[in-house]
Amino acid sequence: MRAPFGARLTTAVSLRGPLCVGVDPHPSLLTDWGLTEDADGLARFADTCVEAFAGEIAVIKPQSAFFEAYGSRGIAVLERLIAECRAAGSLVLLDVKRGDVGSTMAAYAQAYLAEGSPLAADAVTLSPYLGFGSLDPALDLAERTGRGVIVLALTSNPEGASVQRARTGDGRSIAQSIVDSASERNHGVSPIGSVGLVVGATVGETGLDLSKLNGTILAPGFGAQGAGVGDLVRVFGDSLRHVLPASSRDILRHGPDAAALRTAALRVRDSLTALGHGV
Ligand SMILES: O=C(O)c1cc(=O)[nH]c(=O)n1[C@@H]1O[C@H](COP(=O)(O)O)[C@@H](O)[C@H]1O
Repeated sequence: MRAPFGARLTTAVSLRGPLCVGVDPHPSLLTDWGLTEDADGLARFADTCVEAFAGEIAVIKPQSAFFEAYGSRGIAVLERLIAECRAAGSLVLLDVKRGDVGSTMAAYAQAYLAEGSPLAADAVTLSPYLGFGSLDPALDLAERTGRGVIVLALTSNPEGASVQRARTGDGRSIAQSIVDSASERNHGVSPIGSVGLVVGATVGETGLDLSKLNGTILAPGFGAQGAGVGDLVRVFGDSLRHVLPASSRDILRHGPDAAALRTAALRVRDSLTALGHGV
């Protein structure tokens, strides 16, 4: 039985630093890397990412849509990427942003979090906007298999605010209600719980009380979407030590040379380590 995701993440960040590298094979990146825009190009892109990041970077986050776009051959590339990154010692956070009615959510949970499933990762991204409770089948299965979930709270895109900062009947923002539900799940777990949240590095003043979360805060928007180290400090303040910044294009643009990609990722990682934080 593997250790819980929260414990494994804490170890990974202490060994390899607080960075999540996104593997987002945009068609334009395949072209920039001199690859064909098909499943063969995708496979070569994935192999280069494994060579560059696997075992070096704490968390690797493949974005599923860019693989799904190539159908079954793309999914096969994703399966192999997940397996190879995990075998090399990196944690894999599969970015699928799933959220569905509870009975269907159970099927998604089986696909991404069950022991032996071909697409099982160490953690997945989930959307709670069908109600946080609809995610229970995934949270329960993740707990049973030592895996994790990262739930969207305040996303990095400007459109998210109209829903996520809206107020619930009791006056809290919807995002705060997500934070509070995640905090309940993580309560009392050491070193941290296995339910993380997404709070974009681009969101400015969060208006959130994250002090009871006891879980990781994935911060995409760092890099290509404009947020830098200064934004992390401003946005997260005292919660910074729980923040795991995520960057995709700003690192991937250094390809196709695997050594150049690794150097770029480690440079970003070191700038984050210098902030003195880590889950
Ligand atoms: O869940 C995510 O990963 C995510 C949440 C969010 O609020 N914003 C966000 O950009 N992401 C993902 O993070 C990655 C950001 O990519 P870059 O902008 O290239 O660094 C993409 O795969 C997005 O889908």
